[in-house]
Amino acid sequence: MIVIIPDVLTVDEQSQLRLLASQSNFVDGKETAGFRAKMVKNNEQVAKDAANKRQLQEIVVAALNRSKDFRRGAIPFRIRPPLISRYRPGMTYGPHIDDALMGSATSRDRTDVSCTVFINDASEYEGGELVIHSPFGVQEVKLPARYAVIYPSGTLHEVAEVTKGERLVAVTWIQSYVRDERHRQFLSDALEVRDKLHTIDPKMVEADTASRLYTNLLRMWAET
Ligand SMILES: O=C(O)CCC(=O)C(=O)O
Ligand SMILES: [Fe+2]
Repeated sequence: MIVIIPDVLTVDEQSQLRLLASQSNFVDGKETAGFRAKMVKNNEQVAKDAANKRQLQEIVVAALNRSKDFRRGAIPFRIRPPLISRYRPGMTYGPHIDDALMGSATSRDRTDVSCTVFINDASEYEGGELVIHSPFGVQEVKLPARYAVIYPSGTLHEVAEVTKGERLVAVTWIQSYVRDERHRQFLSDALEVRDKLHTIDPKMVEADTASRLYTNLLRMWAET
């Protein structure tokens, strides 16, 4: 399930992120790439020890946590500290699979959902599409500023070369309460039905049935 989420960042958060990023030291993105991804990763990201890094990460995580669509799609248990990545002309991130486990040896998270938050606007660069190779074909994602996309971490994906301008994004990974993407889809469907029935008539008994379905499926599948 690939979910596009509009307006994850407020206008104010977006300008704060841009300002903080412009004051930050960027380094070669290979530093944080896994075994094979290193070979194809050619971008830059805010340095590990950059003074602004924590603040950038906090803004992105708070925005994601606030978004109802994000919570529905990802059912987040833990969100990894985001990377702030920049692609300038000639930069690209070739086809790769994100690492299954991320973090230090003493505290690793499983990555179930990958997420890109678009800090600047698609009109500010050429190229730079996030290309997701899903089982149903290839999907190219290039979104307006403040939008986000989430997709299953098990999918091969790449970032096409930026040929003009600059692409600025935050990238993060989520360990979901529900590890199986099909189960997350079923839960999202059940919620959609529950909400629709509730809107039609809050007293409708089928709204309770849909609610019971959602809640008990979540109880059955949730793991911590
Ligand atoms: O920049 C993006 O949209 C995704 C980058 C990516 O695939 C990664 O950092 O693992
Ligand atoms: Fe990736």
